[in-house]
Amino acid sequence: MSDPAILDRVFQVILSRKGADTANSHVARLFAKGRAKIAQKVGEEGVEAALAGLAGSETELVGEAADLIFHLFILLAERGLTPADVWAELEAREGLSGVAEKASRPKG
Ligand SMILES: N=c1c2ncn([C@@H]3O[C@H](COP(=O)(O)OP(=O)(O)OP(=O)(O)O)[C@@H](O)[C@H]3O)c2ncn1[C@@H]1O[C@H](COP(=O)(O)O)[C@@H](O)[C@H]1O
Repeated sequence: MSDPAILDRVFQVILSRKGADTANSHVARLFAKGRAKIAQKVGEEGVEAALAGLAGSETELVGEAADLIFHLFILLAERGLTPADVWAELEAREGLSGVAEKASRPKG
């Protein structure tokens, strides 16, 4: 089984790339291009992951899922957030059925 601590390590590398030399760093280049470009990348990777899930191989889906998580982490970092903020949100939702949550939404 792979080590989930890779998520923390990748995020720490992402943080270290803020303001770093863009010559050899994909992450530093994205930070330099700004939020709109990073958000665009997350959208593209999301679509690619969806398409891989629909019709790609298992290997393609795993690769696209990694691309999506990686670029989503860069977007969180750009906004001053961390994966821990997302984990806390998931914990807050733990045990709450998605069906029950949807039914509890105000009717609009
Ligand atoms: N996990 C990744 C990772 N996943 C994907 N990618 C890169 O993301 C890029 C996505 O390619 P695309 O063609 O979609 O995007 P693009 O080349 O920027 O082209 P445009 O969308 O701008 O047109 C590729 O260059 C991939 O290599 C990653 N680059 C880095 N990491 C991790 O981040 C660390 C730091 O990377 P650097 O900042 O590059 O040192 C690395 O050590 C890795 O651990």
